[in-house]
Amino acid sequence: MEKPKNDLLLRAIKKEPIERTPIWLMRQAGRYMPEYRKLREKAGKFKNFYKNVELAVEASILPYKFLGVDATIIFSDILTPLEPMGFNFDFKQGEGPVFEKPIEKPEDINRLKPLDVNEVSYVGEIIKGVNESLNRAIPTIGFCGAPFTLAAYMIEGRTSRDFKKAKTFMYNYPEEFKTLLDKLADSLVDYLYFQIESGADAVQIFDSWAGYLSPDDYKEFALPPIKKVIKKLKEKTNTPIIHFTKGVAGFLDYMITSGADVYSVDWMIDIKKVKEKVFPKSAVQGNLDPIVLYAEKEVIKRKAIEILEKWGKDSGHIFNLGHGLMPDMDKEKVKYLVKIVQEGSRR
Ligand SMILES: Cc1c2[nH]c(c1CCC(=O)O)Cc1[nH]c(c(CCC(=O)O)c1C)Cc1[nH]c(c(CCC(=O)O)c1C)Cc1[nH]c(c(C)c1CCC(=O)O)C2
Repeated sequence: MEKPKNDLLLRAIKKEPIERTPIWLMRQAGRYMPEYRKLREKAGKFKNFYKNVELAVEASILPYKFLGVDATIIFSDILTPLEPMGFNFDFKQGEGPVFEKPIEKPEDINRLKPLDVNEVSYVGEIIKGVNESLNRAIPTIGFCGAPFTLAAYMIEGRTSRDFKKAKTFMYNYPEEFKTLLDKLADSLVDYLYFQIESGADAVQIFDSWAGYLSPDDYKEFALPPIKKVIKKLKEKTNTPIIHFTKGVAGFLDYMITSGADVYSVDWMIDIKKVKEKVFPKSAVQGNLDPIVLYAEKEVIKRKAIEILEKWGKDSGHIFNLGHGLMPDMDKEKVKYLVKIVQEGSRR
């Protein structure tokens, strides 16, 4: 496949020279944009939205059109592959995902089927559609949830403040929990590879809830299945892999053994420290506190420049938030951040 015209993101990952720091934002295809909300209304339910290739392609490319970001993340969700794997869910207004039949006891793990990628063919179509409609202007990022984060949803049944049920299950049935993680890992290899074959230039693994684990538990449970996914993908392709963990400060030393090309970190750790540990072997993505975007423009500018200065002029940094944009953020401020980073990082 033809390489993207703006390939700053891919060069940053390879630590090759860059004219400026690339930027994209987690949850950039979302409700803070009125244009997104219009598409969402057209689609009705969120599920009908991400399964509608035409609308999902539109949603994916909105951030490029309105913010001028340096990469597109496809519009989908980390839970998408779980439905054909036997775990159905719905997105409830104001609540997020709710599973029909969460895992309650170890036998329930047997209900998990391996993913048949033909059942998520729409995800591949979305990637192809994005590449076509942007005429390869910028790289396209595919993604999946990490095994621990997905398992946490499947047991908890919904988003949680403390993941009490999921972690209790993990403590009571550690071996069965590991089996679940391992099964998920095998299907995620197929899922990410399918996205890469469909035209994704990079893939990101979201471990949004691993930060609820102690360092020992992270090392024992969350890390091995991610290592497996990365190792197996690396046997098939050299497409870059970005590994995001929310709440990584306590176990950064473990996370950075996953084998990813890029480590994406939240704001609760100094990017300078992360750089010292991983660069130049790996690249780093992050790490602005998303809440900064609610502050005045001068603050946004200062905080963004601080991160750029901490990293310095080396390649290898992808600017992003430490977690996703929120629905009530001001689109103009988001756009301002993109501009500040693109202008303020010129080499
Ligand atoms: C944990 C998680 C989920 N989904 C995702 C994660 C990992 C990242 C993170 O930690 O935030 C990942 C995700 N979800 C979505 C994307 C699309 C691409 C992007 O713009 O980043 C991505 C990469 C769209 C979405 N996924 C969801 C929306 C909102 C749907 C809507 O009402 O329009 C979007 C745009 C729904 C969703 N999906 C999920 C939740 C908890 C919710 C409801 C909470 C919320 O409303 O924000 C699970």
